Amino acid sequence: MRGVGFSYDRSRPFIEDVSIGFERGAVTSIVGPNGCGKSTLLKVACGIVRPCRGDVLLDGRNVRSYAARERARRLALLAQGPRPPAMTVESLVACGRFPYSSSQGRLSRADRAAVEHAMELADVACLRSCDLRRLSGGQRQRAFVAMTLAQDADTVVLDEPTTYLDIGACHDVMGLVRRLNEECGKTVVLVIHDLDLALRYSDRMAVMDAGAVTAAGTVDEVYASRAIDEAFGVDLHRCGVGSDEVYVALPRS
Ligand SMILES: Nc1ncnc2c1ncn2[C@@H]1O[C@H](COP(=O)(O)OP(=O)(O)OP(=O)(O)O)[C@@H](O)[C@H]1O
Repeated sequence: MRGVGFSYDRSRPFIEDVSIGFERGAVTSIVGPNGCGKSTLLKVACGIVRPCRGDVLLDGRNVRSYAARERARRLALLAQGPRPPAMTVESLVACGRFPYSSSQGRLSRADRAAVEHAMELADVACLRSCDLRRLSGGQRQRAFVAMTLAQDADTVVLDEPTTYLDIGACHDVMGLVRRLNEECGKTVVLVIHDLDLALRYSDRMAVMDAGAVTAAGTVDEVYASRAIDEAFGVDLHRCGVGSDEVYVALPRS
């Protein structure tokens, strides 16, 4: 994104002059207070909405210049809190294969294998025949993650993928994000509220505040910049060493 501006209401820009690159092959978390524009930034970055100024490039080309199917083969977006449709988990996950499907919409053998693989990765194979509307919030969230994985795009964009999940399931999803990155070579960009999860599982971070990106870089660079403390009005502490490190945000004294 280069010099990007976006406005919901023409009279005042909401995002102003944002320039940020999401590094290929990295897991990047975007954090920031409620309403600061994280989901909006993702929508602009994925070409869902048109910026009023600046450029958004995907693989060197304007993200909105791709045909929908072509873009969906490069970029998979799991939006925030999608409403569950009346279908089974397996049918939902199969929707992830839409960018590859024939005009009759039939699934090929490769499509079926991708659906199966995605359900296993997200641990929803045992729920395949369940109606989405009857699942818990966490089970449903995992089903939507599986649909996004079935899309098999190089870049996966997740807007709050750990919403509704208990802490064990949060670690499972973030562990899955790391495996997708390390074993499948996916570039992952996600918005997340839990600072410890963000700092623990990401390579890079971006901090947003009031429609602007106030810091971006490696986890260590962003932690050292104190931009997270400023954005949330907290004192962020890193305790422990190595894999026992934990990040704790305390109220400012
Ligand atoms: N479709 C829309 N039309 C008008 N305003 C919108 C629309 N979507 C979002 N907004 C406004 O834009 C601002 C930023 O919203 P956004 O969802 O990007 O924030 P966020 O940082 O993702 O918030 P949260 O952490 O609460 O999910 C909010 O004030 C919101 O009300």
